[in-house]
Amino acid sequence: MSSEPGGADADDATDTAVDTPAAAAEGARDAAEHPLVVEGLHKTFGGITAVDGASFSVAEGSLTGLIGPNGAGKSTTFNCITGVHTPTSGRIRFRGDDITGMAPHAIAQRGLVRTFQIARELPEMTVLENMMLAPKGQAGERLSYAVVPGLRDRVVEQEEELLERAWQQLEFFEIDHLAEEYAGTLSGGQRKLLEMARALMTDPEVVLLDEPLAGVNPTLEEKLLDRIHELREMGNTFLFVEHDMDVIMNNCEHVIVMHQGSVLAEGTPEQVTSDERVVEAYLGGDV
Ligand SMILES: Nc1ncnc2c1ncn2[C@@H]1O[C@H](COP(=O)(O)OP(=O)(O)OP(=O)(O)O)[C@@H](O)[C@H]1O
Repeated sequence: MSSEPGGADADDATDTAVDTPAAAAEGARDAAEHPLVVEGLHKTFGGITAVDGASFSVAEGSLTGLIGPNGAGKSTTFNCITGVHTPTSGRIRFRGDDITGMAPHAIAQRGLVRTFQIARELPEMTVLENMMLAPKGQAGERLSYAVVPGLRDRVVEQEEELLERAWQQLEFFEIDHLAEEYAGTLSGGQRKLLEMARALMTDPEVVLLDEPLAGVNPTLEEKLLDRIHELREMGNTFLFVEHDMDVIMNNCEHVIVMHQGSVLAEGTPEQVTSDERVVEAYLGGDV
């Protein structure tokens, strides 16, 4: 699927309008309980409507599944949330702030990230180098050593902190022994672990996972799911697209079902899989 080259600048996003102190208090409570809220999201590509009024929210500390038949609009929704696409209309709120149309890096800096597949050129770099590429906004990227006293020390300090964090993440995902290997030589499952480890370099609050288990063998799948549950216990929130219904049933407490660009049903895994509309949407398939 092709992507637009990034959303609008952060400054272009509209501020959340709050009419009364009571509304502000309500909004703050909602934002605390549901860090991510999608309201009436639409996205069209020429004559094609990919997302058609999708609305849902993701509860704090949850592992929420986003499912739906092929072409339901899941990836486009992810791309709108993370700023890869600018929505045609609708609102996306993160922690109560309107982030609609913000650039991907601005959204990531706020603590909302998605895992990215290792791009074509990155297999030529080592696992550790891939990890070090992830964080943005370091001192050395914006300023010159010559004009700012002490900047070199600050940059060195930041690099050391990043390196330490990179090793911590590699150890957490049990791929530290692969640090010096080229990313291109990793197995599909190891690559998925690296993608997760890399996404977590920026210490995000909410992580969007797009089929994190695709092509992963059962042993690594278990390891990856264990890590996701551990991170969740430490306070992270996850929204994940997954085609494997067993994974959804066994791991998510809340499931959102998309169909033809909007939300068809949501609830516990048991509720959605026994919903006739959901079964019909999958054409009587194996939900
Ligand atoms: N860049 C694009 N240009 C044109 N049409 C697009 C684009 N991206 C998505 N679409 C169309 O929008 C619809 C929704 O696609 P999307 O990839 O979001 O669905 P999905 O639920 O993620 O599907 P899958 O499970 O197969 O990955 C599809 O009809 C798709 O062909």
